[in-house]
This record gives sequence, C-alpha cells and structure tokens, in this order.
Amino acid sequence: MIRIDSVTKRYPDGTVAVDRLSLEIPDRSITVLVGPSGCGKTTTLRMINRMVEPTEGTILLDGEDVQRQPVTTLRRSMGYVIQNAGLFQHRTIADNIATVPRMLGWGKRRARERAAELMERVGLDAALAGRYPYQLSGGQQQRVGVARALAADPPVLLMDEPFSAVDPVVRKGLQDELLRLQDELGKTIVFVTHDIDEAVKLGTMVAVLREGGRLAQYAPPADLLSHPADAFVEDFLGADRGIRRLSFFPSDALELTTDAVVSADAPAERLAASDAPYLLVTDADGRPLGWRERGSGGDRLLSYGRPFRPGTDSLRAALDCAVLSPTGWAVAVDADGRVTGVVSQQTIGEAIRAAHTQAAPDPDADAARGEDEKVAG
Ligand SMILES: Nc1ncnc2c1ncn2[C@@H]1O[C@H](COP(=O)(O)OP(=O)(O)OP(=O)(O)O)[C@@H](O)[C@H]1O
Repeated sequence: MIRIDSVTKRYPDGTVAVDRLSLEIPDRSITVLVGPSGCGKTTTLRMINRMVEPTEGTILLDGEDVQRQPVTTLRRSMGYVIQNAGLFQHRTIADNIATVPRMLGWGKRRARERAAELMERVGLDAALAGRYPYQLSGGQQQRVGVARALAADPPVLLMDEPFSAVDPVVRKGLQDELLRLQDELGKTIVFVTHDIDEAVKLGTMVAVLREGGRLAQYAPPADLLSHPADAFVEDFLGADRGIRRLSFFPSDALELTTDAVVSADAPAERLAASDAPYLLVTDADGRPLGWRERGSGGDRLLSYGRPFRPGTDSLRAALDCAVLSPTGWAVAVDADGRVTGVVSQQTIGEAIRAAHTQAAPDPDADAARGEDEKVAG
C-alpha cells in the first residue's frame, strides 16, 4: 500500500537524514521503523504524510505518488499519533477526539457519538469525556491520542514513538491494546520506536535503520532475531536473542503429562504410589495449589510459580515457567486456570530443538533474502 522508493532527505544544512531508503510497507499490518537516535525514523514517517518533503525519490500510496496529492486529502487518509499524545490542552477529551470529524463538517452530535464510540474502543472510561488532558494520566492521554487519530477512520496510521513517555507497565498495556485494536481494525500502521523489544512485539515487518538514514535490515521479527544481517543489527538486537525468538513458537505441541498431578483430596495411597520426585497438588476444581516433594512429611507445598497456557502462550513463556519453578517442571492450565498437565525442562528443551529444526530456512530462501536485502539497502 505504501511504497518508499529510493528516498533521500537532505536538510538545508546538509544533514542527510535518510539515504536512498526503499521499503514496501504491507497493507493492513504494522511496520515498525526502529534504530538508534538520529537515524532518520521520524523524518521517514513525516515524508509519508508530507510534513517533510523528500529531496529525492518517491513515496507511493496505493500506487499514487503522494507528491501529486493535495496535502489536506493525503493527511485525512492518515491518522498521526505522537509521543505525549500532543493533545489540545484547552479542549475536553471528547472534543480532542472529535477534532478531525468536526473539521470534516460532521454535526456536533454525530462527532460526539463517534468520540464516545472511540473512547470505548481504546479502553477509556466514558466518564473521562468531559475532562481536560491535564486531568488524565500519561497512559490515558496516549489512548486519547490513538482515538483522535482513528476518529475519521483513516486507512493509514502513522505513530511516532507513541508509547515512549509512559512507564513500562502502562507501556505494555498500550502495546497489547494496539495489537487488539489492530486485530479489529486492520489499519496500515507505520510505527516508529527506538526500542527493539517494542519493534519485535508489534511489527509484522521491522525495518532497522542505522545512522545516516540507511536501511540495515528489513524482515519479519522472527527472521531478524534468527538472522541478523550484520554486526550492527546483531548488536542492536542485544542479548538473549535466542530466548526472545522463542516468543514466536507456540507451546501447544508440548507433550504434557498428568501422571504427577493429584487432587488434594485424593487418597493418601495415590500420593504414596507415584514414583515421581514431585507431585503437583490441585484443589477439588483442578486448580494448582503447589508441589509436594516425595517423602516430605506434613502439608508443606512448594510454589508452583506461574503457569502457562498452551495455545495462548509461547515456548518462551513455557520455558520461563519451568525455569522459575522450584521443581524444574512447568504447569499448564486452561482458560479457567485448571491444570491440564505438567512438563519438564527437558521436554521443553526437546521442543525448542525441534522448533529450531523446523524453522531452519532452506539455503535457497536465504540466498533470495540476501538479494532482497541488497536491493532494499
Ligand atoms: N529540520 C531539520 N534540520 C536539520 N537536520 C534535521 C532536521 N530534522 C532532523 N534533522 C537531523 O536529521 C537526522 C535524523 O533525524 P530524525 O529526527 O529523523 O531521527 P530519529 O531517528 O527519529 O531520531 P530520534 O530517535 O532521536 O527521534 C538527525 O541527525 C537530525 O539531527
């Protein structure tokens, strides 16, 4: 939908912010531009809606050169969200959200209804509608920023470090919310961040830029983690690359066992009969209570840690549960929190090896990717 074709931006003082950048931004997905400070992310984003004009190259939207489109029409098709939300401080939350619909000539009532609908969509309490931005938390303001950008239902959303100014917990909530919203709305989102974890979590495609505004790599996040194009990308991805990549593998193929799971009200012989070193004890509803060490007297139970949900959680989550568990076994539960089985670190290790083998790319595909990268770079 958006095609950036050999675009360069040289500012009047001679700074080359973006250097011959080419990217195909797929329709209805999140494409993340990531890289160190000053590598040209914001400049690239602003060239898409023509807040900055390229020095060379073209940007096509649905096959049409954005330079040939009137700026107002272009910007109406693109919501824009920035860090700290950039809200109008003297307008209420509802009026902030209704800004673009009102500009487009919508009646007051319709605009207000739209604002209410969007507040619900982005998880804001309707009671906040009459407040002013300073009366909201940073995270709430950021949600208003997203709602405002979505108000006229533009097909494209440009987001420039939208979640950078909030604390990590709020940030995670906003990221989850964006993914949920995107599932519902299917916008074409271009998202700028300097945080590689955010990029890997949100992006369908991730473009890593390096200083001087050059493209270092453009790939889906799992490929980025498994095959960084060079030392710069590898360094930028940081530590724990292997572990982080496990987030892209599902945990539902893990072989669970119920041999070591017993109900607290099971007869004592059942506990004694098992030769497992640890037994997971559940309550009458099948929810986990803790681990009992074989041969240990009394009712003392070891913590079962945090369980994982096969089908929803990744192999990374399952491994984390096993690593955190005092027994080395992870506990699997269903949506109601009832135990469906347990799995050892060793079994998880085998599943990881199998996942890596399945995911190993064939050499031809690798060679093709190398060519693409050369073209893109
Ligand atoms: N109006 C301008 N005039 C001159 N140079 C500029 C201008 N705007 C940006 N630059 C320079 O262009 C380069 C790229 O800036 P840009 O803001 O696009 O980077 P960025 O990757 O978004 O950075 P950050 O992560 O710090 O926001 C930087 O060296 C910056 O100093």
